[in-house]
Amino acid sequence: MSKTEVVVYANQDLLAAAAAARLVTRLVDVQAAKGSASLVLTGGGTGIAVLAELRASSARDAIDWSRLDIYWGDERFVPADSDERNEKQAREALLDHVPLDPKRVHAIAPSDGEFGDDVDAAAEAYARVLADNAGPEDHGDVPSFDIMLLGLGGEGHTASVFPESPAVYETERSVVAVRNCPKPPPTRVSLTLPAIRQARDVWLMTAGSAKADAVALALAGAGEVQLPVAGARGHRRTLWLLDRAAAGKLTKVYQPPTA
Ligand SMILES: O=C1O[C@H](COP(=O)(O)O)[C@@H](O)[C@H](O)[C@H]1O
Repeated sequence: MSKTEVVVYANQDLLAAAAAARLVTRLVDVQAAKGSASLVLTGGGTGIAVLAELRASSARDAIDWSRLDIYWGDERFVPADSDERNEKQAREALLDHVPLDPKRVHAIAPSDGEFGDDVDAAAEAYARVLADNAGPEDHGDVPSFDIMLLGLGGEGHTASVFPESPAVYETERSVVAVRNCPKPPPTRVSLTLPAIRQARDVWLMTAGSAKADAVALALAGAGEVQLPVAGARGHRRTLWLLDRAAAGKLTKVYQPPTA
């Protein structure tokens, strides 16, 4: 039975530092148990702040970086050197500063990569990457990621699955091309909700009052077509890591004392 838990921090800086500390602990535990671990990254302000905190942490070297697989939950379909690219931001914040095995960093193709501007081909190629890395124990074409980090938008998107968009109705494919996103850039590649739900642990991390309605609605059981983040859960655990402002419309959750 999957568990849902909510942890509220006093502000975004504490949230990012605490999430980075949790990542060290969980990845070390998974590597001790299984030999290697997999981590799915998110873009967005909080997701990248967590990676920067991990880079700054002296505990980061407890992770065996050479035995960690890195994936992305979504990517903006822009040139490789665009500052909007989630991969570029993640590399600058953390990945370029730790001894990862480059063969275990599974990036989504950029719009000037091997598939050119064919976003459908880029999505299909990433679905093949996932399938190639899924094992017999994974029950399908998606690895059972150990930890999937996700952010969310105030209108309820997660990864690049937007409310009422074709992606939110996808039940067969693990990865889709996304066009006409309400949030720029308009063209993206995203894991679908069924692929997200293959993760053992999903960590939904967000900060700021602009996210408070979406957080409260998702935790109240809103439908995933109108609010895709409501459909993001791990099959072992779903952990919401929030700052006080993002948790502002929740009742009955522990709120940290004011500093
Ligand atoms: O565009 C994106 O936005 C969301 C949330 O970003 P935030 O800055 O509002 O926290 C993110 O989860 C997603 O990966 C990204 O592509």
